[in-house]
Amino acid sequence: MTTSLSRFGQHIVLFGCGNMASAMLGRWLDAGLDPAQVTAIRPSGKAVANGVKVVTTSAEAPANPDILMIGVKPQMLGDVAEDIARLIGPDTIVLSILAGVTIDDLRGRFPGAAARMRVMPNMPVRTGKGVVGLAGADGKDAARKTITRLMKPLGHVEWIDEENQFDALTALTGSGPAFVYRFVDAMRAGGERLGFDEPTALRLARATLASAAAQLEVSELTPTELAAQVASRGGMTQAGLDVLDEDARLASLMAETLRAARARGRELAALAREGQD
Ligand SMILES: NC(=O)C1=CN([C@@H]2O[C@H](COP(=O)(O)OP(=O)(O)OC[C@H]3O[C@@H](n4cnc5c(N)ncnc54)[C@H](OP(=O)(O)O)[C@@H]3O)[C@@H](O)[C@H]2O)C=CC1
Ligand SMILES: O=C(O)[C@@H]1CCC=N1
Repeated sequence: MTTSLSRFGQHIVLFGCGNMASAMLGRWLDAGLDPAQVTAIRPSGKAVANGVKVVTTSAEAPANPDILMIGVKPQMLGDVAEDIARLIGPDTIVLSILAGVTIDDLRGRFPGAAARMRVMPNMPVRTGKGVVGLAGADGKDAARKTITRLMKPLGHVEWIDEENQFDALTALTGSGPAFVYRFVDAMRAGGERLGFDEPTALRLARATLASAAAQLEVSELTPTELAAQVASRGGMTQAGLDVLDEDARLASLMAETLRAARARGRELAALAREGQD
């Protein structure tokens, strides 16, 4: 499937265009999407990208777009759902990037749409090497194909058949970059304790993460096997791994971290439902 969007030919309304939707849009434009095909609705009226029309209210946005992507916070959904519903026509595919909010919630709020899908991007999509999880499509193959094509330039795209795994996916891939950044920060702090100044420790920690990520991307080995290649028998790395692995403490910490993030998804869905009849 091509990753060029120069002939995409669908009109897109972004209902809410903050950090996440802007990152997706930035990459779509890099992939050739015509900015004249996009309208962003954001109350602040802040520009989003060259050539993309920004309006501050939904009344100024074109109705019945091919695609309407909701990019507000989940807690806001109840406040804006009526405005969104007014824009939706029978041909509109509704995409939601909202953490937690289910396809049933979307169906209840937007019964008039052609199809509804959950989309879970992560912030690195801006580089074209992000991760996007998808679920839904209401059994519409054409809609599924269109949205897969739109998401492809963002990075690794994965359809999740069991929607009940979507909050788990969100924890792993949507929130995941923040957990990795914390890990890098911890390496930076550890480096400082070993005597590096802060900028040097940060530079080395970042470069190490980037180098490991690059190898993970191309290698067929598992992370366990890659770690074993680094750790010479009786060497320095093994001494460090023994600390991380003792009582599986890093694995336990990560499992607990992901469980907490996933649990918050259900709470956000409940908050998004408030105010709904
Ligand atoms: N941040 C991330 O890494 C990820 C976030 N998400 C999801 O993306 C969504 C947005 O998160 P994020 O981009 O971080 O948040 P931001 O706060 O950056 O963006 C929220 C957007 O909603 C807009 N908004 C607020 N009120 C209204 C309104 N009444 N009408 C229209 N637009 C409105 C804001 O407008 P204005 O710009 O004018 O303030 C802003 O553009 C969330 O639902 C989150 O779950 C999903 C995956 C990853
Ligand atoms: O923190 C959040 O709720 C969103 C979902 C995944 C990343 N950011």
